[in-house]
Amino acid sequence: MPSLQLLQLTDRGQVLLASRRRTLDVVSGALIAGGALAYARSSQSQQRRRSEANYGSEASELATKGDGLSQNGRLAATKRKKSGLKSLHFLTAILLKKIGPNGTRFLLGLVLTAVLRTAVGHRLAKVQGFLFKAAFLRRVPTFTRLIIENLILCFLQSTLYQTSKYLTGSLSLRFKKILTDIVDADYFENMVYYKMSYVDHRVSNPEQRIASDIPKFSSELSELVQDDLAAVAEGLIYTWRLCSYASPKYMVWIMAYVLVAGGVIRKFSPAFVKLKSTEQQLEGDYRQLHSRLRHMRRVWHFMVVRTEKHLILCRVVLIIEPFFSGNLRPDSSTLGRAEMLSNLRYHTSVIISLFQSLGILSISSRHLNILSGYADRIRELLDVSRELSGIRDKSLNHNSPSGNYISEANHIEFSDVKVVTPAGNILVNDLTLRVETGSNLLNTGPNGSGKSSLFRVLGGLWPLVSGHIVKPGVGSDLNKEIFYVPQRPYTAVGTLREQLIYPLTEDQEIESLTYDGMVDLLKNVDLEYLLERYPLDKEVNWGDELSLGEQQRLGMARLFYHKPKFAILDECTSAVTTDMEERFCKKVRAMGTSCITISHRPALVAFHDIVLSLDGEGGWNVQHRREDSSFSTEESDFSSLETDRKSDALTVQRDFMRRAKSNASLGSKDHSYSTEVIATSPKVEIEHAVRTSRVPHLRCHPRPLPLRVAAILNILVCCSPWCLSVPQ
Ligand SMILES: Nc1ncnc2c1ncn2[C@@H]1O[C@H](COP(=O)(O)OP(=O)(O)OP(=O)(O)O)[C@@H](O)[C@H]1O
Repeated sequence: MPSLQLLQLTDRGQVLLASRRRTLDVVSGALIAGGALAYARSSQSQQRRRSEANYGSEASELATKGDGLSQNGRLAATKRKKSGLKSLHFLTAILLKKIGPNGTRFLLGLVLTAVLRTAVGHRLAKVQGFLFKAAFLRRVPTFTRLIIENLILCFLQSTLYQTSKYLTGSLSLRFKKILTDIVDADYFENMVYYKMSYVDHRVSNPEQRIASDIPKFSSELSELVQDDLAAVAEGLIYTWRLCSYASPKYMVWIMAYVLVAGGVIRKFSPAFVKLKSTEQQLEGDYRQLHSRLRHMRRVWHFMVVRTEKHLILCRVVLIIEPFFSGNLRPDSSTLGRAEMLSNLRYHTSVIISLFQSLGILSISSRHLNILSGYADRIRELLDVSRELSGIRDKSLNHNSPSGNYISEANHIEFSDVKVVTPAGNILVNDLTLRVETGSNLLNTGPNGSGKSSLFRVLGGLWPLVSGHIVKPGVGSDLNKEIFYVPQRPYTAVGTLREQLIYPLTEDQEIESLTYDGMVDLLKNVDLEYLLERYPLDKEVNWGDELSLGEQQRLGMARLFYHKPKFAILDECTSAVTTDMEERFCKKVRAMGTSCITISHRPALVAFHDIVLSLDGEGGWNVQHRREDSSFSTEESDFSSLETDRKSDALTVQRDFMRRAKSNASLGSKDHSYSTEVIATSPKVEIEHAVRTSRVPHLRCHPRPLPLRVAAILNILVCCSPWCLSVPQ
């Protein structure tokens, strides 16, 4: 009986190999054909399961709609799969293009480690066969040498394994960086992140796709590359080895086994692609439902494992077959038996490695499908981001057939502008309004009437569906000319200095903010004590450590740093003291910034010369203050009272005007804001007076004793808690 391990070295082995070359060609052809057949079968069965799963939940609907619909479902599933593969192709093309020298090195490193691992694995199989033979023949020196070689090979194998893991991880990181950079470039451009989540609802959970889908796609792809490279290398070398000593019939059996076992496993496997995409969806939406899905997967996994256990028996039969069929039958000599033992060990390693590599290759299609699911979600995100980041450019097109566009000027002007929510509700109809530099606009109206939304359109967050807007700073950074101060300003984790220059970052600053500059900015809003409390380089989560009022003051301080032409103050002083509010308004005016204030406080009318009132149903009213402090009015259908909302809006507007008129009649054009606030405060002293009037006062002149006792009793009764709690 020949020694399999030395087959290629002996004359007989070489003759045997030459005679089997044709067989090798045939078997390679069979392998390729078998692989293609397995892939086609897997595609078909995946497709069938997908369409079944899609329609399983709608079984009752299906029953009524009949076969036509199920055919449509299959078509849709096929389309989805095709689009998934197209997306995968699209992303891999991008990755290959941008992989760079480092990525190429990682890829080449993976190829090299795959070849070396196979070579070392093969040598190890040989050595272990020889070990058995040496032990059987009791050749101690040979055995010792082989044990040492075995140890070295094991060490090499584990080093190569770790190296390939490291290279796979590095490649995955490279893929992740490339994809994240591409997605971020569009996602953070032109406020796409806002538009995608709040305006355009085509992409669900965009941030989950960036933070979770991209890393998973990158690691799955790099692992697939590594596994397949190793499987191809092992598959080739072990097929070649097997062909050198086994009959073609034997190879056909092995291929048949791989196909049948693969088919059985696939049949009992769940639809991983669908489960994966559902898992991603649920991860973003409902954690509770996701845990139920995991439970389902465990059940399926158990079934698959049980099936595989039965198939192992077939594997054992296949391994020992050549020893029964004649090629590897032992002769009765001691050497013959030792050869047999050695051959059995080696042959087992060859078969197991071959099975493993063929198995990995046969389930590659499943991995590809899972990858396609991720790729589809990432590509959708990329496409929508790209489209949305171009919206502003489109709206800047002066020749737009719809006639709505935004153009550059030194003032802000709305001409026939419609404000429409992403859900399609009209909030403001054909608004026409001009705010010159230096004048101040107060925007008021009931809750949800569209006060903030008007400025979402101005800022380009919501699309301009009709009309024309003129504003400063078109095409440049929005914050430079028109600065938005919200009710709850965003406070990034960082230093105090970073909070003051936000949204600029240190590398974007044109003029660096000095310590003295910081002191001045903070003094404007009475926050200079923060400089003592926090060292300059301390990174703080300001949102957690400051009160809402302090956060609002910090937001106001930013305004003095940026010095914009227009400041949109969206209820930004709601949590600060009235004194602070007054000083802030005065300082902003003194700085030469025009305020566009969104507020419910009628007292603020004193600081503005235009009042825009919205009713939330499309109606609007603009009042301009004249020289004599009276107001002239322009309006749409604001006063045609039909609904409670309009009446609510009119009440707010009348209140504003009443206070404006009373100020004018007092002749206090430049009156104190505090006086205004006190004038608008509820008259608590009246109630107090009513209550105290019930308590009789002691008179100064002495009265007769019985009368004094009666008076004291009266006081005691009236001051008792019971008496005080009786409603007036
Ligand atoms: N992303 C969105 N998708 C759909 N509708 C929205 C969206 N954002 C806001 N809306 C709706 O637009 C309407 C106007 O909202 P807006 O924030 O402009 O109100 P507001 O007048 O500023 O209210 P408040 O005084 O309460 O601040 C509301 O009814 C709101 O539900």
